[in-house]
Amino acid sequence: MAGLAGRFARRWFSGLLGSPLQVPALGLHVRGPAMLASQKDFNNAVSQVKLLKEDPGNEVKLKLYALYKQATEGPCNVPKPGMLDFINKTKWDAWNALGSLSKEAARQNYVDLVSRLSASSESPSPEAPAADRKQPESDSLVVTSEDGITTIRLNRPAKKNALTTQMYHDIIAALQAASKDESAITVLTGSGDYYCSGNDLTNFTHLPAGGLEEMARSAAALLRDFVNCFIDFPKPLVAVVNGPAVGISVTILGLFDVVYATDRASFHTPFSHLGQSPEGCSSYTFPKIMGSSKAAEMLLFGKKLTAQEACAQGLVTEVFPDGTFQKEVWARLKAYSKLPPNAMRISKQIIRNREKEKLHAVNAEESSVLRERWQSDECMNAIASFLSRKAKL
Ligand SMILES: CCCCC/C=C/C(=O)SCCNC(=O)CCNC(=O)[C@H](O)C(C)(C)COP(=O)(O)OP(=O)(O)OC[C@H]1O[C@@H](n2cnc3c(N)ncnc32)[C@H](O)[C@@H]1OP(=O)(O)O
Repeated sequence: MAGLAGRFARRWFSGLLGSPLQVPALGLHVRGPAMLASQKDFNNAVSQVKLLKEDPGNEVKLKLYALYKQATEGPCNVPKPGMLDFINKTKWDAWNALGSLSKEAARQNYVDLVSRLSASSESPSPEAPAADRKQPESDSLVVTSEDGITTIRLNRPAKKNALTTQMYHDIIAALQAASKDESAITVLTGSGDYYCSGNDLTNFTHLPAGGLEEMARSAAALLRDFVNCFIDFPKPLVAVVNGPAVGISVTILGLFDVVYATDRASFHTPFSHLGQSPEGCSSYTFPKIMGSSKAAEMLLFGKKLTAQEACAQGLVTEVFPDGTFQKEVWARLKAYSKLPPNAMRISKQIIRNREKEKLHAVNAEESSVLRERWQSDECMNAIASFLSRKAKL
């Protein structure tokens, strides 16, 4: 019976990667923000699925099927198959679960999912031990693994740990490696007196040959990839906020499982001051965490929160006196890292999985809006002011 069921399931799920996903050109009408995946990106992703070296598993194939249907036909509006039609009912359920997700967001999510699958099927070893870990390209990021904890440390204290383009790439690589290594917990922290002063504003001064438009396009793509890694990170992710935090280092905290902060920390998202708009899924996570009016005060008016305020509003898990911060936090993390790792992973999945599709859609939209913002006069003027030392937060 099990053999029959297995064959049945295999036949059906191989069908998922069959005809509907292999339609090469669908002649869809492309609408929505320019940043979302184009029809061409989508068609490429559809072709790429066929080239995957590893079977992604039935759950993922079902997700691909649902996103494909949503992207090409829109929300599910066909009658629900009968109870005994197991195969079509499961497919229908997966499609229907996407609700009113737009065709454009579904197309983007499909492209993102295929790109993650392609990347992971190309990675050399599923369980890369710490010693084999590819070290970051620059000293601005230090990655270590000890006592069941992988620590990713921002290490540019003279620049308040501002994030360069290379650091975004290195953090993505470090998270990908940490998701497969033997550690139970992953930590992000900073060196020196700051946790992180956000995006390095000089990133905007390195204009590529394609000019401002190309710079904004590639920054938006990098931002989306960066935030996707946090959305998908499978193990407990802890922020050890050792000092003030600004911009993107604050917004992504909504994607962490636990946030410990020194009482010297502050949390500042000055997007309007910079002519920019929220990222890191904060337009969704912050209102959920702290309520819409507190979130608006931070994200629209740039209100800076103290560590105690951030804790009262649910963004921070616990605040520690600066004098004992490191000792207390690391002792606690070492104890947590001894807990059964699979149980922690599975519990995280239960807590986070039902939100993932939504978070990917929010990330795509925020990146798309920022792509436009970065080309605006408001943003250019704010950055020019900072660089000419006229403005500081
Ligand atoms: C591709 C993905 C994009 C994602 C989108 C992300 C958006 C964001 O993160 S928005 C937030 C951007 N961050 C800022 O606007 C902060 C700018 N920095 C400041 O306002 C201040 O530096 C400070 C309040 C963070 C610290 O002030 P202070 O304690 O007085 O220290 P200094 O200003 O003297 O800083 C020392 C040194 O570091 C440089 N620096 C600090 N932060 C940044 C930064 N974000 N970008 C570039 N450079 C930064 C600062 O210029 C000083 O450099 P030197 O003068 O060469 O010593």
